[in-house]
Amino acid sequence: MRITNTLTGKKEEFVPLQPGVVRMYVCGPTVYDLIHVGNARPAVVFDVFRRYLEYRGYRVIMVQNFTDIDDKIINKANQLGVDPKMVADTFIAEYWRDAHALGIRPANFHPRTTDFVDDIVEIIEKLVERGYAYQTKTGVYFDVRKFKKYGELSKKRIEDLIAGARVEVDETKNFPLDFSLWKRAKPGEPCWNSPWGEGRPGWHIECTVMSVKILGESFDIHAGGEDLVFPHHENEKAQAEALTGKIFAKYWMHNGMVRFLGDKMSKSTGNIFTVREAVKKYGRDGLRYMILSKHYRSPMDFSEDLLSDYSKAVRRVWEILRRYESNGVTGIPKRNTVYEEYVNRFVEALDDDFNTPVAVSILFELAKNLSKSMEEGDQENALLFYHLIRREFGPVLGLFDLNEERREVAGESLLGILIEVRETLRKEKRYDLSDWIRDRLRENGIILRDTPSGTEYSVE
Ligand SMILES: Nc1ncnc2c1ncn2[C@@H]1O[C@H](COP(=O)(O)OP(=O)(O)OP(=O)(O)O)[C@@H](O)[C@H]1O
Ligand SMILES: [Zn+2]
Repeated sequence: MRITNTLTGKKEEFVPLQPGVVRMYVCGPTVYDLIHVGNARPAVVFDVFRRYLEYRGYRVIMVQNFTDIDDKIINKANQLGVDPKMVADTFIAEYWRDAHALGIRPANFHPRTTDFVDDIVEIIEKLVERGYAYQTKTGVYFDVRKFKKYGELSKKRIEDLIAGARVEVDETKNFPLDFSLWKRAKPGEPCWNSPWGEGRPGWHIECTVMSVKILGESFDIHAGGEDLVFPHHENEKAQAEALTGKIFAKYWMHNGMVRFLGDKMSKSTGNIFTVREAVKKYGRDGLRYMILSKHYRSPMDFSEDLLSDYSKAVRRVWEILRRYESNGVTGIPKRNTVYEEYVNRFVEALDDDFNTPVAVSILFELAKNLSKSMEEGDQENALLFYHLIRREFGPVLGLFDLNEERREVAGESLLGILIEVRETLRKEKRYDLSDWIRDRLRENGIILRDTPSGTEYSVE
């Protein structure tokens, strides 16, 4: 399997540090707003990448953090007049709602920065002791000129970086590119104790600490959006390698940006289309199909029209699958040469720098073949194509996955049971309880309507 490693700029053979096991860290969201289609891209891409590694037989240990303390969270809390923790807790809960709706499997670990402050302080102390960091009135800074490989990941020379990049402004720093490890708190800001006074961690150190603590000093893959290469990942790498003297992450994978109305889709500029709206209007599979149809490293232009087209294409596949399910044969097909050929093509595509556009096109080709086999009454092939879509490749891509649907159906049948219980209660005139069920469901976005022919429901 080959993946493009941002560190070397080349497509490289993927060889994990420990045979059979892949340790992987993905930078997660700063939680002060709902996630948007841009944030959905790394979430979907690296979730599918992990599923594919598992399909290829690896055990994957995946970490995705939540940045739950940051200037943007503090600003939002001030705007709303609430505690920053309340903002973070709220948007972590909202993240789960959207991630679930989008069919993203949870990682093995979802650490939050504020749970790691003691570890962060301990590691900053070590960096200070070793001469890689220094203290000023405003906090503690990393001395980038001490770390000889600075710029290795983003392939930039220090001189060019100073000229071109957004750098943290602070007149107490020794050098413009030095970045903060610990920020002294201003009055009223949330803070923790440290040897350098009350304050909070800088953004970059949190990922270094959480990844090293959970995955070890060296691990296989560090991933995130391409907007993070500089400064975030360059800085994470500098801190970690200064600390341990070892290679931090062996492979760096970066997804291209989702653009909307010509610019990067981004919470801080407000140029966003939320995952919630996208899934509600166009369905989970439509959005997943749109994301997976582009190679993960290419930029992607988002528009509602485009998403609507992807959603329609997905619906056509569902129609074919439903047609098969209403009278097709169930069971497991023979693993014949056609089966093997499809598996080879699927694996070949994804082994080649995770080429999901080709993998997804195989799924659509299979749907077309399924439709044709049904028309021709070729049951053996129909079963084979159906099986490949729903049981073999669908679960890897998180599209048309039979098991996922079973879970959704379970939710639906539970709702049916609740409606029956409520009807019984109403017949017995126990309106307090029947109304309570209706109100609780409404709070969760499920609206019941009592009609002469029974109770119907709709989901908001
Ligand atoms: N437009 C985008 N396209 C693709 N990936 C993105 C996009 N915006 C953010 N990401 C990725 O989403 C993840 C979460 O990032 P983050 O919460 O910083 O998003 P953001 O919307 O850019 O927020 P902010 O505007 O506050 O920086 C990161 O891996 C980041 O690289
Ligand atoms: Zn990070």
